[in-house]
Amino acid sequence: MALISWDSAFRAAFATVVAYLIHFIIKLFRHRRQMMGLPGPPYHPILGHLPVAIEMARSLPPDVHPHHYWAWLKKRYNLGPFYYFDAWPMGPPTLIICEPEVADHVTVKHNLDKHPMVKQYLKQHLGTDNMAAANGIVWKRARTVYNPGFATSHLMTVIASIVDDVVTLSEVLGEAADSSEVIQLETVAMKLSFDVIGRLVLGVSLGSQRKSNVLVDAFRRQLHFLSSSNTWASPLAGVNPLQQFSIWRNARVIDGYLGRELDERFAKQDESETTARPRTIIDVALRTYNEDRGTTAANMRTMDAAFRRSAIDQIKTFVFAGHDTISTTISMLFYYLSTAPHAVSTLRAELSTTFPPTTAETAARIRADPYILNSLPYATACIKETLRLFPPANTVRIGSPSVHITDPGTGATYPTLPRPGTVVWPDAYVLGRDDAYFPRATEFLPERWLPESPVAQAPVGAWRPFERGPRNCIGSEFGVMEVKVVVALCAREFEFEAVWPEGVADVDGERCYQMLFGSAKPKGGVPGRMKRMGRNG
Ligand code: HEM
Repeated sequence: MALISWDSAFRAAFATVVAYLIHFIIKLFRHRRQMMGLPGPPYHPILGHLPVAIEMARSLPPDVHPHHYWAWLKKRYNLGPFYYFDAWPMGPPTLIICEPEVADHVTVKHNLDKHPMVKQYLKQHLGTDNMAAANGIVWKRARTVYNPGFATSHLMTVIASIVDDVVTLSEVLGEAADSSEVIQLETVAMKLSFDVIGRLVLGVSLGSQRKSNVLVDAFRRQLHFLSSSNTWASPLAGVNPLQQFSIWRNARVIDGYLGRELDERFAKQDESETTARPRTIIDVALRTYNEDRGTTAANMRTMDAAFRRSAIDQIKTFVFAGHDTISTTISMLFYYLSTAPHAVSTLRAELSTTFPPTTAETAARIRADPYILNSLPYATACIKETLRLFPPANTVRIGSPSVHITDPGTGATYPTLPRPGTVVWPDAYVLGRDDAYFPRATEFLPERWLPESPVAQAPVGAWRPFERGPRNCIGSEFGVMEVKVVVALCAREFEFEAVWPEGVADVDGERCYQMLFGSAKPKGGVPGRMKRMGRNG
């Protein structure tokens, strides 16, 4: 009896495996047939782009950000304005766009939805309602609620407190310069950007540049799990129980901290405050809550749980999106300046004609008139140039059956959703390094952004580090302003010198290549020494 049962069980298991294999083979042939003939690298009728993927993996360091994959493929196979890459079943098929008008077609004209992979990647860290991954009405509502928190007039009121944090940064850099120790500039900048985002979002000083802070520490631990975890690059990382436990524990600390801040602010508010101008992103959230629910005595006593959950998710999203990208930009800006002496002297000349000589006086000047930050064309050009060469973030959309793209050269039309789940990836990195749009593309040449540029100006949509269209970065203005304050207070006093460990890998000669770490982070954290400069050169 037992033998018959085992035999039946074996037959059933065998039949299941065979059925699964047949299903897989049918799916594979259908998949390859639909992807075949689309623009891209050489396509194998059965393996698709898997052989190309192997060649690519052998040519690049293992930890590179996908930006490097897309740039490598374009160069290796001399690809056109867009191309498809299909390594299924290792990952979803991807449509990479490297032409400004085609990129605008999918983000500005059609505003394709965020790919579900974004939510998959971020939900454990930022919650399911997070604005960066949400679509449809959830996204629209969140964007409408929080947009006023990022209006210029509001941001200018936050500048004075940002200046305090950047003064602390200049002291930290001064100590590093005096000790001549090798620092990871990105880590130093990250602490600053946490403190600054704390001011904008919570209205408090997190003080992480000088001492440890429970929120910042939990966020930083959490970031380690965003390196390649939960991505198609390491699908098994998502099921590691120890990792899952750590993520859960960090999320509890972060949610607890932000929840307490929210509750405290909620408890302190009275009716007069609800109509006052919101001062922080938390205030913006509470004002919306009060407007929606009405400020009756009962509503003022307890906060609706769903609202509280969603507000915490958005606040986490702002802290996450608002510290990481900026610390990368600050550290890479100092790095690029260290490679371009002409840019340093022009920048310092601009700062010296705009501001008084000392850091303290400059800080006072910005506090008194934050709008002076709008009178720094060369500093702005340096920031734009840094973001062109090193865009720290990107958008990942999903194709739609009703949206097609047209090759501007041939007029041929192609689908954005040749197969279910196709990723649509307008690539700011590939665009930013294309000589056709940015002559002398690998050079750090801030002059290209000035009216008297020595090279042809790029078409508007070629520069898209904040993406474009209705879902562009909500914090772009704030981000640029923060970096400008850093430049104004630190770029005359300090210069950076990169110091690399022996035998460090590079991509196209660049040792600060982009690696995936939540966003695109510079490999090695930009290691080097700070040096003090005389104020006049
Ligand atoms: C140099 C600094 C920054 C860069 C390069 C950057 C870049 C980006 C990019 C490329 C996107 C994706 C847009 C899309 O998917 O179409 C994005 C979205 C977003 N960013 Fe930023 N960002 C920066 C700073 C900030 C700051 C300071 C904040 C908040 C304080 C922020 C909050 C967000 C949010 C909430 C989204 C999602 C917007 C939406 O889906 O509607 N970012 N950012």
